[in-house]
Amino acid sequence: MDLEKSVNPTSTLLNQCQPNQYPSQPVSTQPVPISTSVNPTSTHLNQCQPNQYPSQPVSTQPVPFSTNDLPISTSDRDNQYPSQPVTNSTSDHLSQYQLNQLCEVERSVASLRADLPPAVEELRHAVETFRMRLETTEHLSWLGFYKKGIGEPLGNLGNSHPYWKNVQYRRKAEEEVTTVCSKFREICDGVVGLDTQELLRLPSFNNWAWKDWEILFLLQHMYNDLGLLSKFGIETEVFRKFLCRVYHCYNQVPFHNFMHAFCVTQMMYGMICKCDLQRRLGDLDVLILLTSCVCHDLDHPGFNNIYQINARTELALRYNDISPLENHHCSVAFSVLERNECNIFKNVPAEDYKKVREGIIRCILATDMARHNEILSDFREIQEFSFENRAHVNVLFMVLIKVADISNEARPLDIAEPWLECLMQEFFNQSDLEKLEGLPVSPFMDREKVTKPSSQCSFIGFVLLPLFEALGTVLPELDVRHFDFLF
Ligand SMILES: Nc1nc2c(ncn2[C@@H]2O[C@H](COP(=O)(O)O)[C@@H](O)[C@H]2O)c(=O)[nH]1
Ligand SMILES: [Zn+2]
Repeated sequence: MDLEKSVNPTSTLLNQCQPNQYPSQPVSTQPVPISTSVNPTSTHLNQCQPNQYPSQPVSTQPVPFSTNDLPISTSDRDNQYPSQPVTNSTSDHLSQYQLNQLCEVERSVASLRADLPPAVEELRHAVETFRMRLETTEHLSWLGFYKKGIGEPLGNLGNSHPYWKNVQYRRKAEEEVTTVCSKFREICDGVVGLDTQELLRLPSFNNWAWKDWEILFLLQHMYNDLGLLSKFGIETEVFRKFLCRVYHCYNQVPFHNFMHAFCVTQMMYGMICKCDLQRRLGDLDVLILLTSCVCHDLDHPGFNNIYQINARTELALRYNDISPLENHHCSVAFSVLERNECNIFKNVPAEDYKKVREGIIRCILATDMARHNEILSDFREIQEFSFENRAHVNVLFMVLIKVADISNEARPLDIAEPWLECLMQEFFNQSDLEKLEGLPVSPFMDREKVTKPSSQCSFIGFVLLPLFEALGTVLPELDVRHFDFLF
């Protein structure tokens, strides 16, 4: 991220933090760097499709495999974003007589509209604005109106509950998972190309250029590259089944999807490599960190904890309003690992497994942003950090996964910007539903109130930078002032 770009410390947008989301006070008094991508007049906040990636990935990267091992045809790539269907022009369908009539009607409508009383004009404008906001049927489907039968619901609450209690968020269709996993199977014995191996260690890695089965392959590479499969007796087949199951358990939501989990893991992998964490922490800790990232948002429904609690969802009831989502992600992770065929830890000695489980739970639970201040303060309170001190390392783990989790803005703009679109889309989906249900609406999610600049000024200034700076004191290799290595 270019952290030195346009700074506007007098911005009035900086104080929009919400309780439970971002800290209410700036943790740092430094000037607030803002990415130059922010454009107050931007009208494209809503363009991200709910279950797809942005439509213009910039694929400038080399292909991932050595040339002997190119399983993906160019046509596959080209077909990902089909172009618009070509329709015939209106005049092909209408006779000249019909066209004349249509023009006549248009003219009379235009003249009628010119005479509209102001109140009616105002009403018309309101209707038009509302129509625009409704966007697409795809979007409407988010509000719980889409057809049933796409995957299993989270829990069976019965018909007596209002419809929103039964909202089935978008689980992946079985066929899609099968297709992606079999394509992964076709390439998984290959080797990741050297250029890609290098890129994979950098925050400038462009996730948008890769398909899901390639992403699975890249995840496999990271574990292999760190020697985790051989060091912990993880059978290749078990590992692949684990990855496919994880893929299956991420939902088709705009932001908290499988690609997000990959990006978080990739950022963690980059930090592990850059800071030589494998030597400083050990293999087991690296296994914990990487696996926590892979699993940290499993089965995320696309509606945050505030929603879960206010809507009294099954998750909130199950976890007594205490980090319901993070508890759920963690629980799903260990349910996946409970399946013998997916249990990548089955050859890990019991004593180490205990550490793995504790470590993963600690890391995943730390991603609840409501705990941001608590974790940051704990980290700052450490006087002289020591890798020998387990209490210190435990806090470091939480900070590391948090940094990886919120690090989109530390990536180049063409990668970060689409992520912001996705996040905003998820926020808007939630606030729309909250309005429908008569629940409190978080202003930072409200399409009527939030803008990209307001959101990012607060987030980068109050949340991201203070966290990155704190981590930089213990791992100077990551200090933002030395970020030139990144790009
Ligand atoms: N306004 C922004 N909020 C962001 C951004 N990146 C992350 N976030 C918020 O943090 C949490 C991260 O936790 P997760 O485990 O849920 O992924 C996320 O939900 C957002 O609320 C950002 O760039 N801008
Ligand atoms: Zn996350």
